Amino acid sequence: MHYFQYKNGQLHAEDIAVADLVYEYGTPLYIYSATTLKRHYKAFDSAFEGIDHLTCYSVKANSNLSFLKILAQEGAGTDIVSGGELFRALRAGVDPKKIVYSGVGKKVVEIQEALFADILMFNVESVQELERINEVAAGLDKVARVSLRINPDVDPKTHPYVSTGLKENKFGLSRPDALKAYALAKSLPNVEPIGMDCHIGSQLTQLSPFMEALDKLKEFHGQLLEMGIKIKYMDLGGGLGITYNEETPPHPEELGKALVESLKDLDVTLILEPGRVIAGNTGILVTEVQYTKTNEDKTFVIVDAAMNDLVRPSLYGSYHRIASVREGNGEEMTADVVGPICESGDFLAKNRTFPKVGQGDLLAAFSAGAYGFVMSSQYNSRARAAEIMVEGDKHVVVRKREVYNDLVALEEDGLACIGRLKK
Ligand SMILES: Cc1ncc(COP(=O)(O)O)c(C=O)c1O
Ligand SMILES: N[C@@H](CCCC[NH3+])C(=O)O
Repeated sequence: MHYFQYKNGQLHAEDIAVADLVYEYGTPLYIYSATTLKRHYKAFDSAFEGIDHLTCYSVKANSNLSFLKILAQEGAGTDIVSGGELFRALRAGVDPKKIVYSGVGKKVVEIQEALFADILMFNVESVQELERINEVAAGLDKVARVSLRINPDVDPKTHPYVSTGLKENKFGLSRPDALKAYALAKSLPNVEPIGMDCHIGSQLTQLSPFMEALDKLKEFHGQLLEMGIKIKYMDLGGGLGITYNEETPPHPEELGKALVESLKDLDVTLILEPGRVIAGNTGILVTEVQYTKTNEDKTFVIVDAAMNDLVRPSLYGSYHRIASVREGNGEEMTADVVGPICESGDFLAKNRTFPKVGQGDLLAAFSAGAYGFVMSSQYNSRARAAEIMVEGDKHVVVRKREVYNDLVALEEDGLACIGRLKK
């Protein structure tokens, strides 16, 4: 079931015509469907009903407060990777006891903030990080709950930039190093090892890498038991892919069934950190055609959304379905859809065939709910897009469009004078 559909020849977001939202709020415009978000969360979470589990939505996929608030109300926890994401999760009402904190570069202040919030646990990615967390916790007279992130050296068969569980990736600890780190954790007074963690990559379209990683974690779990370490949480990370084009990733139900079956004899709580599979298809990016032109035999559709708004095509060569907001009359065109930024890498689609459009027409890039707005920038001094959340025939602006003032606000003090550093 899709909540972005054509009705009477017009693309709708749930019950609202996309063109009507654009009339009110302009372009480029991110539009999200709240109904889709709730449905995706429930479909994912219920797939693991057969086992004690906690779904920790990965905030990085889409950190809009409205997303986090909806998911918190549905009972979700969150996977965070920065102090900023912790701040957002708490602001949106996420229960700190359902927050796990991943990432290779946690700073002292970020660790302090997470300890003050009393989050469920830190997913620790190095020995130095473990030592730092112990020290910071001691300074605050607290004991930090930790899990060590294991790099299982499993090929997730995805884009190399989003593969995280191969030994050449910066993430986690090799299994031999992780064993030593658990022994160290056990001896440190201000950390308590309560879990084990891994995350092998993103946009996984096959079940086998998940199962391979889980088998390695289970074996490792046995080794920990032999060392007298009994952990309560097994965090398998996120990574389940979605269909952008012709991919056929496993349905959450299929993943759930396989994981529940594999873990049924282990006394652990399973943690999952899904991002894309929940957020990806909740959103579209709508853009207006500014110009069309043909150079020699190549046609360009120049739109007002650019790589600063949706960087995935430029960064990974990713595919996003492009469609006209007004249903076509059968006439088609083949073109590159490009933005106004001064780089040839600034494109939303290459050599794509879609209903013929001209100046002033609207196009939508689909599957833009995850890693869309969150990866946007102000490159070329472009003010960032607004974000709208739709539910049925109602909507709300969940992030206002930036104006030029927003582009300079943080710099204006610097216009005053230059001075010496205060020692
Ligand atoms: C540690 C961690 N957990 C969860 C995720 C979420 O991944 P995805 O959006 O592919 O589900 C990521 C991103 O790959 C991650 O790095
Ligand atoms: N940003 C990536 C996903 C990265 C996942 C984070 N570890 C994407 O757009 O596909």
